[in-house]
Amino acid sequence: MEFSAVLKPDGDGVEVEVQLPPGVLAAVDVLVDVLGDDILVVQSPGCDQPLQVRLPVAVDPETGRVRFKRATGKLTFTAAARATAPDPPATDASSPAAALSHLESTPANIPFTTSSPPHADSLSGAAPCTELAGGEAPGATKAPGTSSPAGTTAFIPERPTAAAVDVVVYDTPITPARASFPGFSAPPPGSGHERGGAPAVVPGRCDGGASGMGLTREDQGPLSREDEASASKGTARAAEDEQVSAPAPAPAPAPAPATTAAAGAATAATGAATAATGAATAATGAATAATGAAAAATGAATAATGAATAATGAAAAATGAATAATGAAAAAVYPISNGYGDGEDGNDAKLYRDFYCDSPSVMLPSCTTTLTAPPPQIPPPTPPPSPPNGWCKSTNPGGVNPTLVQEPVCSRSLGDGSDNGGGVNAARVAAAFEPTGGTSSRDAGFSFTAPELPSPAPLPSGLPPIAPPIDCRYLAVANGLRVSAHSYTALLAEAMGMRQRSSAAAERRKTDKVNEILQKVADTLDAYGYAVLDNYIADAAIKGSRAELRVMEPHYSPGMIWVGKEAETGAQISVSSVRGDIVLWLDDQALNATAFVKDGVRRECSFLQLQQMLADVDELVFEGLRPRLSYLAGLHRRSDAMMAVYPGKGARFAKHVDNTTMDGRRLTVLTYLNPDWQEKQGGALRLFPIRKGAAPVVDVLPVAGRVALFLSAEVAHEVMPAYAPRHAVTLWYFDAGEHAAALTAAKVMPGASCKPTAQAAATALLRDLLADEASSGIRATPEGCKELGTRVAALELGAQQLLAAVLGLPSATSLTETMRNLTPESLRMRREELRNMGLGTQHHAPDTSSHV
Ligand SMILES: O=C(O)CCC(=O)C(=O)O
Ligand SMILES: [Fe+2]
Repeated sequence: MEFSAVLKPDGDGVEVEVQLPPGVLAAVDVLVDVLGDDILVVQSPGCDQPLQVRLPVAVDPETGRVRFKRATGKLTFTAAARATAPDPPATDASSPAAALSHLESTPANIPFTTSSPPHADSLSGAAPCTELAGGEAPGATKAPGTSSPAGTTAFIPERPTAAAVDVVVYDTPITPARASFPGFSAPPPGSGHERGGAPAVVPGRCDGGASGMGLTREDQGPLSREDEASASKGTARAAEDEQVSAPAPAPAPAPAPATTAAAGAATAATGAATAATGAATAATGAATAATGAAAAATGAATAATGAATAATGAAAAATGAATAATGAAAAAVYPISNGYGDGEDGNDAKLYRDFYCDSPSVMLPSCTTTLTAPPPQIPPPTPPPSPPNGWCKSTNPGGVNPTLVQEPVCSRSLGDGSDNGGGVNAARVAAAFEPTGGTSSRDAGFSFTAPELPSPAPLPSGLPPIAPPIDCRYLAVANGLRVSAHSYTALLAEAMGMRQRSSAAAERRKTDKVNEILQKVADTLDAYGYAVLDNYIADAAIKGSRAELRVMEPHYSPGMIWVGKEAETGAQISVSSVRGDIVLWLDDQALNATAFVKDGVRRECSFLQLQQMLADVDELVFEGLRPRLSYLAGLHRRSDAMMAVYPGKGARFAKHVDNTTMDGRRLTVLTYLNPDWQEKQGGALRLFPIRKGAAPVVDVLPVAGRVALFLSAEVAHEVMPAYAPRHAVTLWYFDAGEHAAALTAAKVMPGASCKPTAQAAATALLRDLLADEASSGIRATPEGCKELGTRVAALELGAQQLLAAVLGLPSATSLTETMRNLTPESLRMRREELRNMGLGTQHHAPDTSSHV
């Protein structure tokens, strides 16, 4: 086996290509795991060549990615090389060296070939980075012992690196294809999973097979011709997959290879049987993940013992291990995670194909994107002066409008008025479960009056006008590792001696790097009022979440504009010209639901991937940012998660500020779920930062894995018209003090309830008020004003109270008074103000500005 290694510039990694022996590549699938920092396991489940590749200690899992080029039979992976000295050779049992020797001493001499790795020195040197496109440039230095296939790109290292490459590739015996990893199956709905637990698993494929992935063709993005060809191959293999992914009863003991000593085989079989028992136990006790886990762990451990006892038959040990893995899999275990924050379920086929196969998009996006400021086409609106009658106050000095305390307004139209954190409360969710109930849809995302902004700090000098996006792939990997560390497979691997803990130094480096990135995010948010994080969510998690959400599509309902004075009170209206998305609110109860019912139709659901993603975002905010920014020190909880889909066709969300009334929301966090998003599809989040010295308009495309953060009370923003379905998750994080004050204010309001009829009447009037005059709107003429006055006077009291609250008037009486005295000019002015606030009909040409 041969390989070559080249160091990439910018410390971006070492690229290693491993030349596999001919003939071993047939029907190979690749799964990858970075175990600790040290061992990269490349598995080919059910196929020919499971490999374990040991990485040097200093390798950063950030770039521990693997490509598998079927066509050429090359395995390429990239691992970061460090400029620092490597850890001293580890001598303890947990070191990679120990792991290596363990593997080397595996009985029966698993055949392996170790090519002479390029020595660290061979990759070091002070030569500047030089890209050698298509071969070697004059003066290129090439590491001795490496071979760079023609046409590849080679680099000369810029600086010394002691870690460099230290690769050993093991060739394990070819394991019968399906015997190794049968029985991957989806966990029974509602079986309960710890975080990082085990969703459905179907081994990822390099051949485009997406069967059993829960992804529609549409989700997989456009196929190249090559893709198409391989996709059809994938279809051909779907039948096999069916078998493979059928729920496994107790898996059959592994067939003992002829070469295996009987004792070893028997012991391995015992291990397998025990694993099977574990699996059965797990299956039976699937309702409690803990039981399953325990059983699986027992099975794994016993299998490990079995494997160890099978000292005379490596193949038997391998079989035992595989069978143990099967046992674990039957307990809803994914076999090997890819270390990219996910890779744990069967929805990853395309991810694997994209990232690890011979695809142009094979390299993870390396955050070369830059934020660009489109021409400032839309100047920040200048609030018009308040008219004498005070209708629709545009400023709100006290934050919470004092009138709210004096005057009853509608409580939420659904729910019980209790603290729901700005999201869905239990009653709403319960409604969503009822046959006739729709999913709750309430937007805490829009408020009617202009904010009284604190004067923001100017941008510190020396910073660019646009906050550079921060590549958070490392964090995604760290998240993934954390998850995989809890996986049954990891337990199994540990039991098998294949998983080693990172050295203390490696752990320290990991922590340092995580801290460094988090600090960068905090500094950026602090300086600009917003931050853009790239690759924070792994693609697999994105795709998995999308797949989980697909079943919920019938439960989405039009996004509402929350026009009350408080996030907790007020009215909602749906005006698609203002807000064209459909939304689904998910609280914890919903996220743990096993099925939703609507119109008598029951839909099974599971949100494991989504939960994981939300947990990762929570961790970013609560653990990464809160301790670093005094402004966020009081964050105590977040809203329920709002899934939003802009269906395309120009759907948008007009410019607005999320928290204009001190409702408690301090940080808005958006996670985008749109693989392969193109600039021409529009849908950018347009930010209007207000820091002096900062670009006044910034567009952020909603690309998959990207997380945008901004201060809820400071940064006006809009969603530009989207011309393809655009998926996002919005979370709002609340400041404890501000939130409590807002809730108290809302709760002390007398008679804070409102009949649906009143809400409907108020909404209808608002709609007419906002509608284009030329159509059904109320005309700004004396007659129009008179009509408006009459209509308002005729409204039921509740509707008047609601409108008064929405429009910033102290009472129903003052509303009717104001309306009676309305002049065409003041009507025009108010309407204009409403439009400036983002309400009303607006026509947008497709966006032509530049994007991230
Ligand atoms: O999806 C986005 O990018 C922004 C959505 C938004 O502004 C909101 O829901 O309040
Ligand atoms: Fe918003």
